[in-house]
Amino acid sequence: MIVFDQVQKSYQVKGQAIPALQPTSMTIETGEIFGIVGHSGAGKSTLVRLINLLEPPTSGRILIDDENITDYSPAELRAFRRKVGMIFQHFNLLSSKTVADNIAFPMKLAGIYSQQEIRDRVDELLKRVSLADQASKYPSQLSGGQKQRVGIARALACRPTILLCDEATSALDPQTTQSVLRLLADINKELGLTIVLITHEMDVVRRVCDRVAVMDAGEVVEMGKVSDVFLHPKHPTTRDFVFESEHIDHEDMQRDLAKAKGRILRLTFRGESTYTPLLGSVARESGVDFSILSGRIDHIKDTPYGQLTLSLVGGDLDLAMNALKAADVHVEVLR
Ligand SMILES: Nc1ncnc2c1ncn2[C@@H]1O[C@H](COP(=O)(O)OP(=O)(O)OP(=O)(O)O)[C@@H](O)[C@H]1O
Repeated sequence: MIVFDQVQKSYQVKGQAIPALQPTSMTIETGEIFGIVGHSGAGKSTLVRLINLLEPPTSGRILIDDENITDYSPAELRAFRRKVGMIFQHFNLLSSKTVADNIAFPMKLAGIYSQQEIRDRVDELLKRVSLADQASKYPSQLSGGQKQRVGIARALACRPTILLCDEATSALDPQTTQSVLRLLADINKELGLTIVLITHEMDVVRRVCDRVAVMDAGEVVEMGKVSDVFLHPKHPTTRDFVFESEHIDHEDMQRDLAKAKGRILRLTFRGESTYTPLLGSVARESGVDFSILSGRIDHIKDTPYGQLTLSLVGGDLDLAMNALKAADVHVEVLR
């Protein structure tokens, strides 16, 4: 478990304090995939670099598994950092070393593993990231997705309990992003590893994260389960991220809604209710006529969800709304 207790960070530049993280308290649970989403300069990298103390906090405490890492001696800090793996947007591989040597590098650096242990671990990791046939290639001979797989294998070499991912898929095309995210999700499940994933794309959060913190100007402005934050965003920054990921133009949407007749509702279906044929029976029972203004069915991690924006005319609206709520549909009145 990672606990931030009133952690604040300012950088000193030419004698001036540049605030990067406002006092922040939060908990990242062991074994979860925790997303941190925010625009450029929001403070995401700062927050993640505090977790492995690449940056010391200006004030506040950081506890990992109940130990205050801000109190660690240099030797304790070195041992702790082996337990925290990191992957980067531009992979940061050593171009003069082969794939196998890149993966072996942190183990050699640690100086506590035998040659045999290193060889066995590298073989195991090469298989885990599906690169067993690329061991003697150099980074320049690999695709972006393959490079990131090497980055992941290298980050796992010393068997960390925490994996930090700094925009790990931002340089990859959508299909490669999907396969790297799937690999991270599998590793999380198999190894019970805690993953903290920084991104500026809500879609990445939707695909793999359990919980998310949304950052804006050095502040966590919204935090919660991805299903809650994604389907019912409260803060304007969160809403912008969700609209962007759904390719919704807010002004176009408002114009379309203005043209629609009657009441406008947004219905959110989660899990099994996504597939329940509900609207027809509610329309028949309540006498309300529906017209669909927009709709989407997708997944949040492994759970299906659907969102429909409807205009409703005539009939017994209260009866219709109650029937929808009774079927576990979240009903939001937009107008
Ligand atoms: N080493 C540093 N020295 C001075 N200021 C810094 C340093 N690192 C970051 N900052 C400042 O702190 C603020 C937060 O930066 P940070 O890199 O954490 O944001 P970010 O959300 O990760 O942005 P990006 O997505 O562009 O990396 C910014 O105003 C940035 O200019």
